[in-house]
Amino acid sequence: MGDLLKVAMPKGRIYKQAAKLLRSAGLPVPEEIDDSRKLIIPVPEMNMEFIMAKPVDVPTYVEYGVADIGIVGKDVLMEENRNVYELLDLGIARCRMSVIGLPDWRPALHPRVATKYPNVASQFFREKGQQVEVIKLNGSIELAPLIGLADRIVDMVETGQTLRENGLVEQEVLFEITSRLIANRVSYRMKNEPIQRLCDLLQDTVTQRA
Ligand SMILES: Nc1ncnc2c1ncn2[C@@H]1O[C@H](COP(=O)(O)OP(=O)(O)OP(=O)(O)O)[C@@H](O)[C@H]1O
Ligand SMILES: O=P(O)(O)OC[C@H]1O[C@H](OP(=O)(O)OP(=O)(O)O)[C@H](O)[C@@H]1O
Repeated sequence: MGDLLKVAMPKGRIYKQAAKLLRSAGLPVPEEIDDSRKLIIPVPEMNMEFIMAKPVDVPTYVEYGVADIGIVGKDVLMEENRNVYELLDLGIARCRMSVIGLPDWRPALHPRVATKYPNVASQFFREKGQQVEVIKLNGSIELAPLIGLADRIVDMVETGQTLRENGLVEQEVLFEITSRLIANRVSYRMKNEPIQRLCDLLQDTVTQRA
């Protein structure tokens, strides 16, 4: 038996798609994990241990080496800026990060932008040479322009339903987002064989799906 791989798995919307991808790559992810509240799940059939993490924390566990590899959205990777290897675009949990406002938006004298992604948003507007005050929120970001906290937001758009139901419009797409396979830098060297094997297997599956 080779090295055990500790895998930081994001709970929530990415998990379902990640489990499906691993299963279609032939890996026996047990069905009972899907509805479990257990946080550390041994998967001996795969010589892995899943660490069920809040998505935004996945790069932290991987940087510190308490997880060898992890699955995380590109949005979180860009915002958190952790020292990890990005190994593979998994092509799952596809959405985009956009600038959003009310349809009658006009440039404000002191523009304010609300977002879950203050680092990404600040860099974006800085590069455009636009001075904006960035306000960090943790959810229901679309509220901000509706109640006057900010005149625009930077947030995720998938189906567009949230925008439609709240009368908001997308002004500009910053990035297309998918989930990525990441690795701890030391683990990538010390456990290279199993990590590379998994990476190749997933790459084949992702290519076949495309
Ligand atoms: N419609 C979407 N809205 C937000 N994130 C999406 C969407 N579709 C895919 N994603 C991906 O899913 C990740 C967020 O997953 P999820 O909503 O489960 O976590 P979360 O935002 O931390 O939620 P919570 O705070 O409720 O735990 C994002 O990082 C992004 O990569
Ligand atoms: O284009 P759509 O398909 O409508 O998806 C986009 C919405 O989903 C996410 O919110 P989430 O469900 O994570 O809720 P929260 O961030 O407000 O907690 C995101 O912040 C948008 O509000």
